[in-house]
Amino acid sequence: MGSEKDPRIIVHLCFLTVFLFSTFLTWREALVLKNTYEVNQQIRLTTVAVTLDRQFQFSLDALGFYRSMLSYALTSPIDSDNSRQAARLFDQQRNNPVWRLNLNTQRSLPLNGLSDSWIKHYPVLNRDNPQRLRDELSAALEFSFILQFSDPERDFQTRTWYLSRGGFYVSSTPPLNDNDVLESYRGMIQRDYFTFMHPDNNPQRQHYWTPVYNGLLNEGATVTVTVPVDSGHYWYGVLAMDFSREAIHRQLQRALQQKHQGVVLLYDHQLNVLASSDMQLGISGHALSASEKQQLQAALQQGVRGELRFGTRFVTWDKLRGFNGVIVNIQTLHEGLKGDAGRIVLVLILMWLVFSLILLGSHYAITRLITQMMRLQNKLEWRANYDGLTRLYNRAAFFDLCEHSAAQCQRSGRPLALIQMDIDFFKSVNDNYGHHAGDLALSHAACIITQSLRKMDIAGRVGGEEFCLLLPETHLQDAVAIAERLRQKLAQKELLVSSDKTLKLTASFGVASSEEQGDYQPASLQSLADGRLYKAKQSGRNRVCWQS
Ligand SMILES: Nc1nc2c(ncn2[C@@H]2O[C@H](COP(=O)(O)OP(=O)(O)OP(=O)(O)O)[C@@H](O)[C@H]2O)c(=O)[nH]1
Repeated sequence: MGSEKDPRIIVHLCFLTVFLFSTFLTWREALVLKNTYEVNQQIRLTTVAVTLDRQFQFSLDALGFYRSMLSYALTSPIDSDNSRQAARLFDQQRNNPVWRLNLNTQRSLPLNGLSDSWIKHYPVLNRDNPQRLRDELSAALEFSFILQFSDPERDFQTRTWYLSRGGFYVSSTPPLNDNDVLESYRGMIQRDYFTFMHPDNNPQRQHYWTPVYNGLLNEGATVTVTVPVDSGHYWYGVLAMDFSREAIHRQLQRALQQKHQGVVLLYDHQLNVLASSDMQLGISGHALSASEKQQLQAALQQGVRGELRFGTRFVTWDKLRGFNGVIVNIQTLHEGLKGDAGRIVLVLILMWLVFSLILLGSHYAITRLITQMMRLQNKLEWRANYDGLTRLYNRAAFFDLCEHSAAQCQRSGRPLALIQMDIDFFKSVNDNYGHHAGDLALSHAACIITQSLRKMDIAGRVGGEEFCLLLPETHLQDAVAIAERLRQKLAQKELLVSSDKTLKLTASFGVASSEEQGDYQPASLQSLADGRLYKAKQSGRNRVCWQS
């Protein structure tokens, strides 16, 4: 009859705790793996970046060497037969629209130039100082002598060239014809890699990397690095190196010897693709969208390497030092999961799923078992307290509850009444209509009692055909009136005991109250009421008796 806590709540809590704990552990483990994966990705990319960087650095070192060599030759010109011959040849040809200067005595590359009248159209070009021009021609020929040793098969750079403001240039890949000379020179002096080298634009005399552009004479995607050549505070021209996309791509593939996941791309500083491990994807530009590039650009301002997340794609990036660009690795979730860390995460999630399913199954089985046990317990409890036939309290439960209620009335000084009721000639009901009819009669009487009760009243079956009602806060006369109403209700109603038989029941009542003797004991009141019931029986039954 007590209201204990549902034991299933504890079970739910225990299972929830285990589930949350296992989820937390799995999540922690996955987090550690994720961090390991990210660090590994970064390390791998840095390795590629360092390899590629080294190649660019070799070229930049060579460029630095050529620049020093040219500056030195310009500062300390050699007055040799060769230089005199070069000056003579130049003077002979300088008015030709296109000229080429090549000394037979020297295994050098040709100087390719344009006429005096042509260069007059470009204020940045200058042939005004004859001595300076002679010294520069001599230095350029010396440079060309060294330049002829460059090997396009072996070198990373595809071409090295010197572009003079004196209206000529020399290149490791000499022009094929006069038109080439004109087109190349005119194109080169208009490019930013040349104009930026003007002391006004580049007072620090730094080197400059172009973004990817389409090389002159349909040479395809190229990047160029240039340095100014100065001597005696005079800007002579620029020294440059071209790198073709194919050459950079080859180097990237070499650097990627290690098995890599995802796409690795080399971007210039404007985030144009220079090379890609997947040329199809990389060059078509689908690797990163415009907004993703914006995010990458913002990240590049913050540091030299890092990582980004674009939806389900994980991106690591590393700025190159020898080249003004960034190397990027883009990995999809699918590719990530195919890696070592990804596979472990999958196994981990699978284990967590299996564990959770087992947990769910166990939870279901245990709660089911507890529910069944609770049902059984409730049944037993009910049986221990109630009468199965009338569904009223049995004798023991009735008196237990009465004790409690009587004590309350006594404490509050309110009256307590008790009605003892016994069905008249019940034996004859059994005898005449059978036990089943007797049972029906008992249920019928119990039903009438239940309908007449207030919430605080207690009714019980205390004997075979005997009922007892405890009425708290009720005066004797009120209890008598209640008993009278019960008597009349029972006597009026006909009970159908079989398809063709009905019977009318009557009952006798004995009523007692605490007001009479100031005794609140339910047993005493019942004994008093029982005596009055006996009196009612004696005096003809079907009546209520409240006096001894
Ligand atoms: N059908 C049925 N009969 C019961 C049950 N419990 C007790 N009885 C019967 O009730 C009858 C009680 O009879 P008695 O005590 O002689 O009294 P009575 O016939 O009602 O006569 P008065 O009380 O003097 O009016 C007995 O025959 C019991 O067998 C029950 O649960 N079901």
